[in-house]
Amino acid sequence: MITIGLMSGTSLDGVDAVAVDFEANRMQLLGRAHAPFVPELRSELLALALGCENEIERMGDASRGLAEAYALAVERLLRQTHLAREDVAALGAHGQTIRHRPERGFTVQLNYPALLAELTGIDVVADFRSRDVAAGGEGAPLVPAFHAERFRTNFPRAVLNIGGIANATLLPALGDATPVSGFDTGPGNMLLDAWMSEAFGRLFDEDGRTAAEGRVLEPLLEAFLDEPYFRLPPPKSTGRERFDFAWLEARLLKLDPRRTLDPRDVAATVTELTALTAARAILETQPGTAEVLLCGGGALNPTLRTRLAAHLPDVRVTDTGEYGLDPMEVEGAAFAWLARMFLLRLPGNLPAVTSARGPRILGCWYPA
Ligand SMILES: Nc1ncnc2c1ncn2[C@@H]1O[C@H](COP(=O)(O)OP(=O)(O)OP(=O)(O)O)[C@@H](O)[C@H]1O
Ligand SMILES: CC(=O)N[C@H]1[C@@H]2OC[C@@H](O2)[C@@H](O)[C@@H]1O[C@H](C)C(=O)O
Repeated sequence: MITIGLMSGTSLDGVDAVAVDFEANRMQLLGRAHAPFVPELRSELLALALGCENEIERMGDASRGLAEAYALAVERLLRQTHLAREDVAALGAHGQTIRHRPERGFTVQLNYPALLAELTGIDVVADFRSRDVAAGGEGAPLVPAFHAERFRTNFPRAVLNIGGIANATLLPALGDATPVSGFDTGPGNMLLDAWMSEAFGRLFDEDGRTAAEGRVLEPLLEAFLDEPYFRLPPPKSTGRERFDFAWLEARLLKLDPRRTLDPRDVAATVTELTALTAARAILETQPGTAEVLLCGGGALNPTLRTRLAAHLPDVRVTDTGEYGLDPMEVEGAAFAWLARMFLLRLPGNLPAVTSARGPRILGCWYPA
């Protein structure tokens, strides 16, 4: 069975489409395509995520733009892989998270799966998170079940996805009865991206160059670490509701009301925060972790990788590419896998991760 996963994450950089063949002995990656969001769509999605005027009309318009970007990514992928649409059993379309409030019993992924089915002529599976939340779960992270299927081995490993938010999956050695666990460790690239935009007018810190020129400001780091989320025990998940630019600005203003800090030092400190909180979370939850596999855009940031390795001294730090899955393909492949799980009517969540009342079939089907 071939399915395509479509993931547009909290970074709002665009959508990744990943085609996976599950008939082969191991799941085989057939290709990846990307469609960036045009700046107007990006800023609308950001406004909706933060809360804005006239939300219903704007959600309607943004959902159309989103389905068009998803369809463009699918068309690119079909062309590139020479797949016919009849070859694809379904698209697993995550949608765009614009609000995540599991503590209040809801999570909202903006999407327009009916339009996507119409534009592509392929069945769509969407709305993967709400059933888990309805069953009392966090609705996130959902990728740990896929990580376990693909990366669990005979020694304890962790997979660390560093997107806008960072999430870790702890994989005990095969045969160990300890359940797989996973949770959001806190900010991934989200605060760094926000700072790069504010201070340098750039979308992100390419190759970690800006942070590499700065030094970590200890008082600022301490102020960051005071955030209660880092002390919460799992299960836990978070998003832009907590770690937005306002979060960063509040702490910066308190420490540096006259804005005298070198912006490169702030970039270095924000990078350090991501590395330190993720490394601590892994070591505290699974102390014997022997290897950490990085994925997501943060895996492409050498400064962040160096800081992570410094905080994980006895752990081998590498990325999923070493095991055959490009770091930028992992989330898309996970949603291809989740679509397949839906088609097979198998549960996609791990209750030990999300704290849902039980395993649940995730998603909703829109035939072409
Ligand atoms: N060459 C690079 N150097 C440094 N950072 C990079 C590089 N390439 C990508 N990134 C970072 O990765 C981010 C995108 O990561 P990714 O696509 O994994 O996020 P996402 O899927 O949107 O987020 P999430 O996993 O939270 O849903 C960019 O916003 C940027 O911060
Ligand atoms: C609510 C939501 O969209 N959460 C995302 C986000 O991006 C990373 C982290 O926060 C993770 O919890 C989740 O995505 C991944 C794909 C997941 O569900 O596993």
